[in-house]
Amino acid sequence: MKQVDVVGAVIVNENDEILCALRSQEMSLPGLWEFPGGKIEQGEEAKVALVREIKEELLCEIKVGELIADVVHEYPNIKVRLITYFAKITSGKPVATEHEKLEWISRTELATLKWAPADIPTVEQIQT
Ligand SMILES: Nc1nc2c([nH]c(=O)n2[C@H]2C[C@H](O)[C@@H](COP(=O)(O)OP(=O)(O)OP(=O)(O)O)O2)c(=O)[nH]1
Repeated sequence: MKQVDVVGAVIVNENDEILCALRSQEMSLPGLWEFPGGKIEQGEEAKVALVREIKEELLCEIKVGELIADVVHEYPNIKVRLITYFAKITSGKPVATEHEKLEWISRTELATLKWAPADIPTVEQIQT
């Protein structure tokens, strides 16, 4: 099965809320929540890919922090390796250029969202 390497950002704000992104009807896994990010290019370092993806997708700059999870999830048609990191916004305000919407959610409420299956281990790591 085809495998893609994907990197996602758990962006935390000054109120300890986390930026969650809803996949749109035009994307795969429509209507599921995820951490913003995207595919790592050939030979690209994961953290570098994350900064690039967030700039493209949310039009803002982040500083990448600690690793949270590195898991492989097998969807029916694709295998996704999802690597997640904590991050903070260093400039700009996130704009949903591809997602249906973006929401800042408290750690305790994270589990109430319907997550992409690959994201569950990350959600479990960070919820309080
Ligand atoms: N960005 C991101 N992608 C995720 C997460 N969880 C998860 O299963 N994915 C999957 C969805 C996609 O198959 C792939 C990410 O690719 P992408 O962000 O470049 O998405 P895309 O919409 O261009 O991908 P696709 O529709 O062509 O599949 O990983 C997550 O938390 N963040």
